[in-house]
Amino acid sequence: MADDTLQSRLEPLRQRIDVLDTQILDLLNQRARAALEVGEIKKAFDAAGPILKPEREALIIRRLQSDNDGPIPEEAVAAIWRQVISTCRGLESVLTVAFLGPQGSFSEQAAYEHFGHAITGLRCESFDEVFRAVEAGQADVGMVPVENSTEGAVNRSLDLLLNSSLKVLGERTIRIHHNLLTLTGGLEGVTRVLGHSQALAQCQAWLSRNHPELERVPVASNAQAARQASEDPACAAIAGDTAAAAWGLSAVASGIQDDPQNQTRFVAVGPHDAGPTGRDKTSLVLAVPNRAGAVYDMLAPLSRHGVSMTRLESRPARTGQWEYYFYVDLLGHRDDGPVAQALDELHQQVAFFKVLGSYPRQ
Ligand SMILES: O=C(O)C(=O)C[C@]1(C(=O)O)C=C[C@@H](O)C=C1
Repeated sequence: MADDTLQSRLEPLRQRIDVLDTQILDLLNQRARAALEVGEIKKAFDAAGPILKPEREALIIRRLQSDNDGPIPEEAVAAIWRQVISTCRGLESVLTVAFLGPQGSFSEQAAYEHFGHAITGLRCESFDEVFRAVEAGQADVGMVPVENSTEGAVNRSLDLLLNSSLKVLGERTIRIHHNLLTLTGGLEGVTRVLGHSQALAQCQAWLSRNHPELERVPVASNAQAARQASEDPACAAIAGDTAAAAWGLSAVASGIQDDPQNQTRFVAVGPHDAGPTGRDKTSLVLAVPNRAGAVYDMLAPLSRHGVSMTRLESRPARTGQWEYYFYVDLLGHRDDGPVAQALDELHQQVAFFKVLGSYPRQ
């Protein structure tokens, strides 16, 4: 086909895209105005109540994904609407999200993926500080890792969940891709490698095989490791792509995690959990008396009511008696009939019972 024929076909298509974009913008502004009105009504109803409604956000995205005829992929529908909702929510009131680490941490990535870009990030130096910031009202919600596919539970987060009044209101799993980073992209003069202890553990086989000479130094976060490596040429850092970009580091090697499928699951915590959506999870902590068959008995109400368990984790109760807390994730909302009945029975038979929250499944 001649060039000018191609050109003549392009022009009307681009004009059509321009018209559609104008319509989309107009519709987005109509949506934003409606959200602002919803915000006013919510504030009139309960001035101190939350603007964030995790169940409503999840339902909007799921409905659009199921109505979607393509060619836009489902994942992209979710990503686009997360930003649209985030923008509308931000007009109502900007959500402050606390998370661990200087710029470029995986927690930051999880926070933005979950709540969209129209948030204010509150950077914290520890998971304890994340919880404290939300409890004190300095942040609306916090984002903390709870489990990694290679390393298992993030124990400090589990302990904080046990002792805090905050509720789990959402979950977000992200791929964890670690790089070995330095200022120069080489290892000349580098004697130490810094990283969060979980990251060092997730890359230990690779480090032992390729760079056993580097002293491994755990620091508070990977993003902090990246910051230190950007200041000290004797240090390398283990961190992700966002941290590399944020601190101007180059990769000596990429994808150095021992498990290429390495993933971390984060939870969002806040003063309120989420309402039911029909596709939810509930997280709880239980303790049972230290006797034979107690764990088996503990789980019996779940199977009696047909409730599926997706996770069971134990943590020592630190009584010196070989007693444990059990962290259980199950499918369903605490207000769903079968879950409510199972929880009622569980509550009556265990020594300790705490619902951490119900929230939409990712
Ligand atoms: O429906 C609401 O409560 C809104 O505030 C609107 C909206 C949205 O943009 O759709 C925004 C924030 C909430 O978390 C849920 C939904």
